[in-house]
Amino acid sequence: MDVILVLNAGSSSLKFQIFDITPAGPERLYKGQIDGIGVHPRFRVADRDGAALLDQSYPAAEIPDLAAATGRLRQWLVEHAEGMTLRAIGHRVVHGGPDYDRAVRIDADVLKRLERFEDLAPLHQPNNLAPIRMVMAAAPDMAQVACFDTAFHRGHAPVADCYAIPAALYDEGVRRYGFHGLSYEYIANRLQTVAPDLSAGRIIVAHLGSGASMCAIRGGRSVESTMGFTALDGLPMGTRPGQLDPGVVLYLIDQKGMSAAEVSDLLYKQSGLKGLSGVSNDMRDLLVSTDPRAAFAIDHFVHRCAISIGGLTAALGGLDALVFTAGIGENAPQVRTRIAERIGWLGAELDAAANERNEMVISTPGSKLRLMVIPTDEELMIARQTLALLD
Ligand SMILES: Nc1ncnc2c1ncn2[C@@H]1O[C@H](COP(=O)(O)OP(=O)(O)O)[C@@H](O)[C@H]1O
Ligand SMILES: CC(=O)OP(=O)(O)O
Ligand SMILES: [Mg+2]
Repeated sequence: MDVILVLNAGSSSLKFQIFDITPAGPERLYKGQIDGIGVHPRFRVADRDGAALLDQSYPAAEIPDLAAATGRLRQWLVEHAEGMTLRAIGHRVVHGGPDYDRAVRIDADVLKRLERFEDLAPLHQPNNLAPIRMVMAAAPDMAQVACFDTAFHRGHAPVADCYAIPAALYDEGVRRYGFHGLSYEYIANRLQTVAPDLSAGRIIVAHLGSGASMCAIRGGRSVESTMGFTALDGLPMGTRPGQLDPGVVLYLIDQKGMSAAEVSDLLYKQSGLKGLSGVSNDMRDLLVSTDPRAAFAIDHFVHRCAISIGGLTAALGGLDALVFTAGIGENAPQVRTRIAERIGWLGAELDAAANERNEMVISTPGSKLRLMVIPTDEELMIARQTLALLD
């Protein structure tokens, strides 16, 4: 059987899927993830029907980082490769820079270009590129495709794409790229099937996971994102602060004498829910914690989400639907309730029972704003883009 392997390294998880290549497109055979990396790692794999093949938890020290997770996954793949002929590997690559507005077949030159963005996405890009390099060395003829978080946003208008800093910096690539684009493109496509009446509508998709952002979509295209040059901007995240006055960075350097590496560590690994709560970067831990700092971190997260929805609504000139997705968005009704309460002024009316059950539509029939939950599938998006580039 000819298959495509898809790898998606996020900031707290390594996800993968294996797809059968059929005339109708990629069809899922296996879906799995190692999540809670470094906190409470759990390795799960399900077959095409969703039946669990593996569900194992590990002590944090056993899978402390993405590299360790990649090693575990590799071992599982080697043990389960029988009967499958690997035709291609599709990789999530978080940063495509200004060059790529779509997926690309990887060769040595492409890899070199993508390495230039490692410093701009230190939680992701090195983990995205490491398996590419590994496969290139072991099987140089294997087709590998890079699918970008940034590509879906490349059509932003120049006014949305720039910072108000000297224009020469824009020309050298200092732009508001936006991320989570594979997720947003999947949701935009999915909406055509499950809510065709919204296809021309004004939609905010809230991708709330370990990394979190929101995207304003009009007519199926991204027009704004809360993320920018790097995946630090916008909403507070597991370990990243989200929007931050750059004066804070200057203060850390000038007044506290911190080096660039120390500031980077603070912004990428010690901030966000983790930094604010001192409890955990994982929303699940905060929701069950009795520590008031955990509750405060959630309050802040909800507050910033509400403000971003206001800003993106202005960018869209109104709002027809808000779609929740990713780890928190799909699984935390409490957080959705809190956000929905904050946007009552936009006409949002939550159906509490539907919300509790994680149903697809979680607003009341009379709600002016439609509230939805749609599980994302970045790996399917990657598989489609990969298949499209095979001979
Ligand atoms: N049942 C749940 N309730 C609340 N939060 C959850 C739940 N399941 C997952 N999450 C949150 O989702 C996050 C992971 O989201 P995910 O989209 O998989 O992240 P990433 O791809 O960035 O690694 C976890 O850190 C956790 O905070
Ligand atoms: C870009 C980003 O933050 O991705 P993730 O949410 O998977 O960490
Ligand atoms: Mg993710």
